[in-house]
Amino acid sequence: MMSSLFNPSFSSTLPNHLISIPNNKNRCASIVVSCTSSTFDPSSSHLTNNNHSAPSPPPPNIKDEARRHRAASAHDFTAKYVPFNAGFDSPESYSLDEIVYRSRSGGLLDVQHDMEALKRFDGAYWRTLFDSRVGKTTWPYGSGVWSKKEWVLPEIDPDDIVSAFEGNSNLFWAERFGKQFVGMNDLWVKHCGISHTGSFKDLGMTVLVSQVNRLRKMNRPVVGVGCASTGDTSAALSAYCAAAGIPSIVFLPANKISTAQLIQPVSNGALVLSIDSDFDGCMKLIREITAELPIYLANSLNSLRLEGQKTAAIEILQQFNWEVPDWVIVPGGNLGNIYAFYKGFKMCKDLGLVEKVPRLVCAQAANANPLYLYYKNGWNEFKAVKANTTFASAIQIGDPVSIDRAVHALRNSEGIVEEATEEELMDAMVQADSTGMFICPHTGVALTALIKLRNRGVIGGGERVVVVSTAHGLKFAQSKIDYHSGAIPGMGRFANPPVSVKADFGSVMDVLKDFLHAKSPKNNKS
Ligand SMILES: Cc1ncc(COP(=O)(O)O)c(C=O)c1O
Ligand SMILES: N[C@@H](CCOP(=O)(O)O)C(=O)O
Repeated sequence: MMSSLFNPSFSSTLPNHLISIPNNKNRCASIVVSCTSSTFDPSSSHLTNNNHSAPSPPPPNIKDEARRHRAASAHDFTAKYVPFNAGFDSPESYSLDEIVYRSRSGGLLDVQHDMEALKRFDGAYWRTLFDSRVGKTTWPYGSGVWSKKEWVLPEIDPDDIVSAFEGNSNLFWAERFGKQFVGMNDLWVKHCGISHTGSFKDLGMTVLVSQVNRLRKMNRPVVGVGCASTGDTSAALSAYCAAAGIPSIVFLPANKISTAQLIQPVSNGALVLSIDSDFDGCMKLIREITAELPIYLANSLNSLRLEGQKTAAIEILQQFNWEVPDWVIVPGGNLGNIYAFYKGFKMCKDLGLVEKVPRLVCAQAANANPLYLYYKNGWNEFKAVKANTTFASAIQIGDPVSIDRAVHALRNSEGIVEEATEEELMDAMVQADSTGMFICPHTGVALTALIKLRNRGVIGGGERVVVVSTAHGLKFAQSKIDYHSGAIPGMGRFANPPVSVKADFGSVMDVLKDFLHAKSPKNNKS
């Protein structure tokens, strides 16, 4: 495989620039000259040249390999921005190479794909194509997002993609939690947080930062990329920007995000502004700033993000061998993700990969529940709320930018909105952890919704349910420490604090005897 790049017959079939080594123009030039004029020594797979001091060229990397195959994957799929919910004949549209976040009327935008072009291939074709790319290192398809490139950013050059091979996350069969706590045997947790920066935001950020990379190469005025964040968007933004050498700026509500989240953009070299406000205040500021300065907006107001996030829905279908689950439960804050899931499922239905869309549930913390209140009120009048402190700190959002997207997703999927109190969400998280998971409080919110819907008989015991886990539990370790150590007033029903024991045999034996007695089958029914 390696020597093929230097094979003279291969090089004669490609323009010289296609065998360049990225980021090293000098070396690239010498290779091109050498390939056509020097002696090629196939046995050693490197060039024998006249300059003995020149280092031998590095072997081709996965991007070089991707360039070789580019002609074969050429297609004419396209996508553009249109006003959200505009329909296919909208007179208002924008190229994805334009820097635009809102429609002329100030509404949300959506990325609209050329569905007629995609429909030239049937559902079986797409299923087979997507399945063929899983688990490989082929650039860029080794990523769970870019394995669906034709449905994400069809026109981007693979060379411009900034990817950590995100996605392809574990769909975990929650056997014990299902059986013990909700009487179910077909319960699954989609671990989107077991990911490069520890949350589902990687799925959207690879798309957004790749497009910024392309814009900068086109000399568009993008000096940096910025976001407001409750901790996960900022982590993903700063990591992907750092990988591409693009400056990032993050606006964080002071003292409202976890230490593990804060240290991520700090480590990745972002400009971190700790602002004396809440998320909604930071969001307002970043929108004003990005309207004034050549800083590209990375929050999910920017519909590019949702193109990456929707691939988690497609992945779930793929992981079930293209069978549609009955329910998918997603914790919601700024409300981009619930729409991204809907869009992923809907595209699969419209393009013939599956026959229906699952019912969606959006779960909110009761302390930050504007969507829940809107739903309860029959979608009559939306009112932003002042979000109160919650252990699910990443969804402490009172004025979600994607409210219209969320309502569309829920109305078109027979959706439901639920809420979780602080005690409910923490208990659910701790119970899930006790069955071998290590989830974040936001996933606790989603599990609470499941528990409530099971108790009310809305979700049946035999139904297939997927709970979306949005961040890694390690980012929220302090909330678990507080719970288990009894530091949270009124909470701790399921606490399992460490036992302090004297360093002598008898004391240790006493503790172990009590433990073994409590765990013996006749004393322990669980
Ligand atoms: C861990 C986590 N879960 C859930 C959410 C909610 O996602 P969304 O804002 O798209 O509703 C966020 C961010 O808002 C998050 O960081
Ligand atoms: N939880 C988010 C809040 C911002 O959401 P976004 O999807 O609009 O970027 C975060 O981690 O910042």
